[in-house]
Amino acid sequence: MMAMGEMWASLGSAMASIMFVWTMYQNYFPYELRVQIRRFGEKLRSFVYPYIQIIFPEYQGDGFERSRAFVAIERYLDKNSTKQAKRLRANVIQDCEQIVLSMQEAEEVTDEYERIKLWWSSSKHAPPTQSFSIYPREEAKRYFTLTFHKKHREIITKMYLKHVLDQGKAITVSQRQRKLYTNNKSEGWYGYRRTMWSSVVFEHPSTFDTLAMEPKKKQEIIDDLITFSKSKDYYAKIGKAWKRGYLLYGPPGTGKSSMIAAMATFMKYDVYDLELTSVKDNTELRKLLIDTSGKAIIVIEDIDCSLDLTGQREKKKEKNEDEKDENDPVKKKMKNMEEKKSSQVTLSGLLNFIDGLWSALGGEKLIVFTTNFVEKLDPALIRRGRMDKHIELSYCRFEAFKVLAKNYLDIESHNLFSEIEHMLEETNVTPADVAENLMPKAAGEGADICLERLIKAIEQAKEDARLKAEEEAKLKAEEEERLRAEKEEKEKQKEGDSEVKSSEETLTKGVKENGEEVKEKGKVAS
Ligand SMILES: Nc1ncnc2c1ncn2[C@@H]1O[C@H](COP(=O)(O)OP(=O)(O)OP(=O)(O)O)[C@@H](O)[C@H]1O
Ligand SMILES: [Mg+2]
Repeated sequence: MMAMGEMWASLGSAMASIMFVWTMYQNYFPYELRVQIRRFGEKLRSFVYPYIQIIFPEYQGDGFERSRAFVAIERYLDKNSTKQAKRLRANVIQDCEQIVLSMQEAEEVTDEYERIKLWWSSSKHAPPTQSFSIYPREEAKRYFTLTFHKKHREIITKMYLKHVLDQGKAITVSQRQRKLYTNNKSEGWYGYRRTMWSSVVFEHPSTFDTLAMEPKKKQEIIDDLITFSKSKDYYAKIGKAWKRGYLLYGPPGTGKSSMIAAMATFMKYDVYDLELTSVKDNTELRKLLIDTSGKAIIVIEDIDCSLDLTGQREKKKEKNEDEKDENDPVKKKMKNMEEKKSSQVTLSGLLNFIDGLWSALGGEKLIVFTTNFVEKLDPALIRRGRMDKHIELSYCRFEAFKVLAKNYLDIESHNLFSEIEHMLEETNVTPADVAENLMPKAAGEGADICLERLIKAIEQAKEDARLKAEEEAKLKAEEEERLRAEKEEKEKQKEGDSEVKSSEETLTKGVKENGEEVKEKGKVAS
C-alpha cells in the first residue's frame, strides 16, 4: 500500500518537473535553437513514422469563401463516413434544403484506392480564447486531414485527389436542387438584401420524354447537349468559351418553353430567365451575366419583343422634339418616368452579352433565345457562333402526335390513328392544341372519346384555316383593287396636270409673242 503511495508521489513530482522544464524551455530557450530542435524532431518522426499528411482547410484565401475542395471532400466522404464514423454531424445545405451527414471532429474513416489504404480525419482548429474583445469571436476552423504512406505519394497526389474531387463534385451536382432565377429591377440591387436575381426551386415536369417532336430531331438535340457537356477540354483546345447558343423558333404553343425546361432537367442546370425589359442598360446586362453560375441556361424568351431596336432608333429622332418640353416641369417628370421604364439595352450590348469577353466567365452555359418570328431578328444576333443551333418547333405532325398520345392516353396505336395522321399532314395544329384535346376532361373518358374530340378539333381548325385564307384572299384582292384605283387616279391626275400645264404654256407663249409684236410695232411707229 505504501509502495503504491510512494509511486504516485514520485510520479507527481516527475510530472511537475517536466512541466517546469517545458515552461522554462518555451520561455527562455533561444528561438533559433528551438526551431532547430523541432526540425530534428520532425526528421526523427518521419524516419520512424513513414506517413504523409495533407490538410484541407474549410476556408481558403481571404477566409470568406468556403473551399470547393473541402465541400467536395465532405460530399465524397459522406458515403464512407455514414457507414464507419460513430459520431456524425448533420449539415443542412443552404441551397438544397437537404441534410448531408459528415463526420464529427476527431473521427476517422478509411478509404481504399487501387488497393492503397488511406485515412481521412476531421479536426477543428479552435481560435485562441479571448477574454474580452470588441470584435466578434472567431469561429473554429474545420479541416480534413488525409494520411497515407509516403511510398504512394505520386499516385495519391496525382490520381486519388482528382478522383475524390471529381466524385465529390458529381455528388454535389446530383443532389443539388436546381433553381429558377429571374432578374430584379436594378433599384433592388443595393442595400441590405442585395440581389440581382431572385430564385425559386425549379420544378418543371417537362422532359425530353414528354416533349412531342420528331424522334430523330429530338435525338439530335439530346446528342448535341451530351457532346457539349463533355467538351470542356475540347472547347479549351480550340480556344472557345465553354458555352453554346440555341435559337428556338416557331409559332406559339409549339413547345419552345417546354423544351427549355426539358433541357434544364436533362442537363441538371439552373435556369436564369432574363427579362430584358427590366434591364436598364448594357452595363446592367453585363453585371447580371457575371452574377450567373456555371451549369446554367440563360433564357431570353420572345427576343423579338424584348428588344425593340427599331423603336429605340425612332426614340432618338423624337429627342429633338422633346427638348422643347424641358421647361415644362410636368412634362419633364413624365419624360423621366418614361425613360426609367424603357430599357436602353442595345443590340451591340446584347451581342456582347452573348459572346463578349465577359461571357466566358463561369463556363458551361447554354444561352437560349426563343421567338415566334425568326425573320424579324437581326442576322448578327443569330449568326452561327452566337446562336450555334437553330431549332424549329413546328406544328404537330403524326410522329409528334404519337408521343402525345402515349403520354396523355397511354396508347401506341388505335384505329383512328391513320385518319388523324392524314388530317395532321394537311392541317396546321399546334402540339398545345392537340395536347389540350387529348387530355381527358371527365372521369371515365377513354381514348376513343379523346381521339374523336381531337378529330373534331382538327376539322374545325381546317375549316377556320379555310375561312381565314378566304378572308385573307378577299382582303388582298380588295387591297390590290384599292391600290390599282389609286394608281389610276394618280395617272389621271397626272395627265390632267400635264394638259393644264401645256395649255398654260401655249397661253403664256401667245401672250409673250403678242407683247413682242406690240413692242416691235411701237418701235416702228416711233
Ligand atoms: N412539343 C410539345 N410537346 C409536348 N407538349 C407541348 C408541346 N408543345 C406545346 N405543348 C403543350 O402546350 C403548352 C404550351 O407550350 P409552350 O409554353 O412550351 O409553348 P411555346 O412554344 O413556348 O409558346 P409561346 O411561343 O407562346 O411561348 C405546354 O404546357 C405543353 O403542355
Ligand atoms: Mg413560351
